[in-house]
Amino acid sequence: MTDEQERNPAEPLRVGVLGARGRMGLEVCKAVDAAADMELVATVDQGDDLSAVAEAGAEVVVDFTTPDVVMENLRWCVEQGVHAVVGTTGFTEERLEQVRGWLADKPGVGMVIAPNFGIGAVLMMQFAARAARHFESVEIIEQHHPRKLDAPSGTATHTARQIAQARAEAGLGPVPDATKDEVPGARGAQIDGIRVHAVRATGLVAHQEVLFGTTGETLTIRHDSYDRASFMPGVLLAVRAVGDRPGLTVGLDPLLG
Ligand SMILES: NC(=O)C1=CN([C@@H]2O[C@H](COP(=O)(O)OP(=O)(O)OC[C@H]3O[C@@H](n4cnc5c(N)ncnc54)[C@H](O)[C@@H]3O)[C@@H](O)[C@H]2O)C=CC1
Ligand SMILES: O=C(O)C1=N[C@H](C(=O)O)C[C@H](O)C1
Repeated sequence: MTDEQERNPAEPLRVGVLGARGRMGLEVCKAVDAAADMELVATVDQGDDLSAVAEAGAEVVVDFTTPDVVMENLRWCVEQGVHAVVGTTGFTEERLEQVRGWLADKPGVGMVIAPNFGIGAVLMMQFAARAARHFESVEIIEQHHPRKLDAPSGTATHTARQIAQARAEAGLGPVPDATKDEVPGARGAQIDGIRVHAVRATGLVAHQEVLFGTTGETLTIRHDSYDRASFMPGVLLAVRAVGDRPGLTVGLDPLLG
């Protein structure tokens, strides 16, 4: 179905999944299958032809692939007039601008790109941004399963940017730190001046702590995803909403109300 065609709200939403044989893709296929108002019409993984999505008449595509291939997938979706819900990481401001450019040529097509679809994770990021102006020190520790391809996580990157923005708006200077980094990496990476540490261990799924400090006290804000099912309410929310949100939506925040 193209964006010019009216959809019948009584019909289930036709959904295609990219990265369908991956850890998240498998979970999304299960969740879409179980949703009474959706129909899983196409599943695509590496080596499969994207045209299966168009042939199946998918209205919304969900992409959980890899940072290397996601831009190609999204350009194709926009060209085809298919809405997209994207969990894949690797979205720099440059990439987001590129996507906005494609969408500008296709009014009516919507895309939701979210670094984390876990409702608790979204709240953790909001709480961290809110706390940021009140604390001199802050560091982010993200923890994931060892098969994760990227570091730091998209969630940690997004959190760091939000904290940096809140600190700048509050007129806070750099986070104090007199330590000499004698072994490179010992103090983690820096994103917009915020230290981020990435831990990888078997048994973990997706976890993040934001540690704030000021005189005589610390505050730790922590979120844990113990199961990939935790991302599914957010993914389904975005699938239902994306058709009514032309253009690019970054993050799940505006959909949560
Ligand atoms: N936003 C969120 O809430 C979450 C985001 N993620 C992100 O989602 C992405 C996927 O994560 P996982 O499922 O754990 O990885 P995964 O490695 O298990 O799955 C990726 C899948 O994409 C497939 N793939 C590769 N190239 C493809 C192509 N051109 N077309 C279609 N499929 C292709 C792979 O064969 C694989 O099956 C990562 O970037 C991860 O960080 C993961 C969990 C939650
Ligand atoms: O790869 C993962 O697993 C996850 N990726 C996302 C990220 O990089 O933030 C979301 C969540 O942390 C799980």
